[in-house]
This record gives sequence, C-alpha cells and structure tokens, in this order.
Amino acid sequence: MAGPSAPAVLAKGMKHLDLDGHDLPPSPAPSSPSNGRKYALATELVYTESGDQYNSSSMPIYQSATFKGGPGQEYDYSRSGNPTRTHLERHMAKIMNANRALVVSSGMGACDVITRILKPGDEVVTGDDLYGGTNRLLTYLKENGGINVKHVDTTKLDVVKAALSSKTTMVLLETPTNPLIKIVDISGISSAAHEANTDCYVAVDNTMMSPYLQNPLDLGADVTYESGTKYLSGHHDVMAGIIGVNSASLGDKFYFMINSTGCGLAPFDSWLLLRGVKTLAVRMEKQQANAMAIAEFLENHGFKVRYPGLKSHSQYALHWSQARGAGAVLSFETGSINLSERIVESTKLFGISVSFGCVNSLISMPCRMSHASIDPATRKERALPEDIIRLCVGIEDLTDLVDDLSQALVRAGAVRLTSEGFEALSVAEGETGRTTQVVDEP
Ligand SMILES: Cc1ncc(COP(=O)(O)O)c(C=O)c1O
Ligand SMILES: N[C@@H](CCSC[C@H](N)C(=O)O)C(=O)O
Repeated sequence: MAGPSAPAVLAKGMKHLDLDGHDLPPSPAPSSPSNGRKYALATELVYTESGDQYNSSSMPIYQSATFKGGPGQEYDYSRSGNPTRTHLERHMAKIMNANRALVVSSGMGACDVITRILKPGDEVVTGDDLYGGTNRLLTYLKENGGINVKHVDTTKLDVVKAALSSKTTMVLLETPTNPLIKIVDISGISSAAHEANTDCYVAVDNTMMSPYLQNPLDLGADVTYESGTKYLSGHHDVMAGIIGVNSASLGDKFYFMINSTGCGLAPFDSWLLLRGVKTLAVRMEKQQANAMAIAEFLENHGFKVRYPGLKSHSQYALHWSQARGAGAVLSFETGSINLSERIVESTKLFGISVSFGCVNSLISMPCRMSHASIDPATRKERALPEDIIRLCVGIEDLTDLVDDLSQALVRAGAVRLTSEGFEALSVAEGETGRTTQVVDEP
C-alpha cells in the first residue's frame, strides 16, 4: 500500500496551515479558515471575493439606480441597496470586527444617522474636545431637537460617571480627540454608561485610528463610526462614512434611516473606498512611522507636542492598552498665533489643508480651519489653543519631510539657531513644558 502523499503528511504535521488554499473563505464571509486561525488584518484588508459571474478580480461598479424585476428581489433601487455598496459593507464589517457595517456619503452623514435615533428629552454625554463638525451637529440638536447635550472632560472617568444618569441615551466619544490628541477610556466609559442606563448607546468616532489600529466594539462600545474620507480611502478623492454595530436591531434602525434619508454611499464611491481600504495597512504603517519620527524631531527641538506615540504623552499607557498604533496625526504649539501662521505658510510638502489620513502630508491651524465652527468663546472655555498646529503625516520620504519642516521653522522665526542646530524659541525663553500661553503680536 502506498504511503500517504507528501501534502497529506505535511497537513498532518502542520494542521494550522491551509496548504491547498481550499479553506479560504469567500470575502465577505467571516474569514476564519477551518484551521481556526483568523487571518491578520493586513490580509483581510486585501482579500475579497466579488462572487461576480465572470470572476472579476475587482468588484464591479453597479452604476445603476434601478434593478428590473418584481417584488422579493434582492435589489430594486440603489437608495435602498446596491451590490457594490453591499460588497463594501460586508468587507468592512469583517475589518471592523462588526456584525454589520453600513456605508454612507460622509463621516458627518454617519454621525447624523446615529444621532437620528435620539428623541426630544434624551441626554447625550460627550467630550469637550471634538471635531468641529460633530460639535456643530450636536449643538444643532441641542438648540433645535430638544436633546440635552453635556460636554465633559471625557479623559476623566469620574467626571464622565458624574455626568451619566438613567436619562443618558447616548455617549459619543472620540479617541484620540481631534485636535488635542486626548485619550478616552472606551472600556471604562462603556461599562459606566451601560451601568447608568442599560439602554444607553456608546458610540465611538474611530476616525483618528481606523479599524487597523483600534476596534471600539471589542472594547465595549455599541457603535463605531468613522469618516472614510480619511485613512480608509487614503487619497482624498472620495467622501464617505462608515458605521459598524454588533446589534442586529441597531443595524436595522440605522439602515432604516439610511434608506429613508438617501445617504447611502453611491456605487462609484463605494468602489473607490473598497479600492482604498486594501492599502490601509501599508499606508498606515508608513504614515505612523513618519509621524513618530516627526513628533520626536519636534519634541527634541523643544516644542510641546501632542502625539500618543511619545512616552511624554500623559495618557500613553491608556492609549496603548486599547490601540495598536499611534496614527499619523499630531499637534504642537508655538506660543504665538502669528508664528504658527508663518510656519503653516512656509511648508511646501506639508500642504495647507483640512482633513487627515491622506498619503500626502498636511498642515493646518484647527482654530482657523477644521474647528472654526466652534465659536471663539467656546474654544477658549475648552482650552483649545488658538496657536495649535496640526500635522497629518503622509507617506513621503522622511528626510524630505523633516527638511521641509525645518526650513519652515527657520523661515518663520520659530527657532533659535544654536551650535548643535536649532531649538524652539520657547526653550530659549525658558518656557518648556508650558501649557500654551498664546502671545499675540500686535
Ligand atoms: C474625527 C472626525 N470625525 C468625523 C469627521 C467627519 O467626516 P467627513 O468629513 O467625512 O464628513 C471628521 C472630519 O471631517 C473628523 O475629523
Ligand atoms: N469646512 C469644513 C471643514 C472640514 S474639517 C475636515 C476634517 N474633519 C478635519 O478635522 O480636518 C466644515 O465646515 O465641516
């Protein structure tokens, strides 16, 4: 009798290996091969199977508003559902560790869908450092929708606990926050919120991390959402928003809103997002390696830098207990609005632009740009430094980026030349470690 074939022998010895590849699951099914080992995220991101009749390698764009046929068919009208969008949603559910994902026309569209389940009299507890657009929508709901919105310091669990009550129907968090890069304890706050009200939904805006670095649903949140305009697509060529949930009833509620209001992502944009997300791992790895080097460069030259990759970040341990990386957004202060303006205007590779998560490096002054919709009095009340500069680091060559930033700091007059190179003016003036004291020149 012939002995076992070589592959059979191998298979016996290495049960964890899917030697013939037949166990590969179709994306978007949960991709745990039968050998029990789940694929790493970098693999999951790239692996999809369109199920297309011609075996197309890339999911086709079903650029069609309507689908012929009678009642009972899977698709009838693209507002209600479209095969390209469905494929993206199922792929994203896998990536987000969610039972269901829904994709809409922008990150704010996602936030709108989520907050539409609130009713007059409901209470929302949220942070005091939030993306300007989120703050704007919550302010609208407070002023026009009868929703009681409480902004508290979500970095302090006891402060959040004190704000929670049986009337709290939603807790809306960002971590790291935009633009102050504060870290929020997703697990601690989720437990406290559910204890205060078992029906309370904890929603986490995961835009600053992406599912590659953080999975809020695994940490106890009920909803994770993010702007697909940022890291997920990565090229600033599409607007998108994505929502992930584990609860089927919550997923149905959100789907109802999306179908009712018509904010589902269009077929071509769904295709663009699907294409972009495949390179998320390589982009993010390169972007955050560059960001880390730039954060160290600025800190070593005496600037007060906010970045969770730096050990000097006061919530470094908390961040790394819930995330797998630091992302590519950092902010720093100069002590002067005029100085910050001159720096921002003096870079070339760091383009002046809102947004982040793009392959290109960007520079901005949040108080003038992304967070300008928060009125100056509120910005002051929430200690948002007017001089703060936000950097979103891309995939360019690191030396080129450091050179670009160095020449901008020198040209702007933000540094003093020393025998070893240069140091921030604030260091020269003995102001290290200060919380921003904005000095406005006349
Ligand atoms: C943290 C955060 N959440 C949500 C959004 C909204 O996303 P979008 O611009 O795709 O509507 C943005 C930026 O716009 C953001 O920075
Ligand atoms: N004019 C826009 C500003 C978009 S900011 C985009 C992004 N979230 C960021 O933080 O840079 C608006 O008013 O919403």
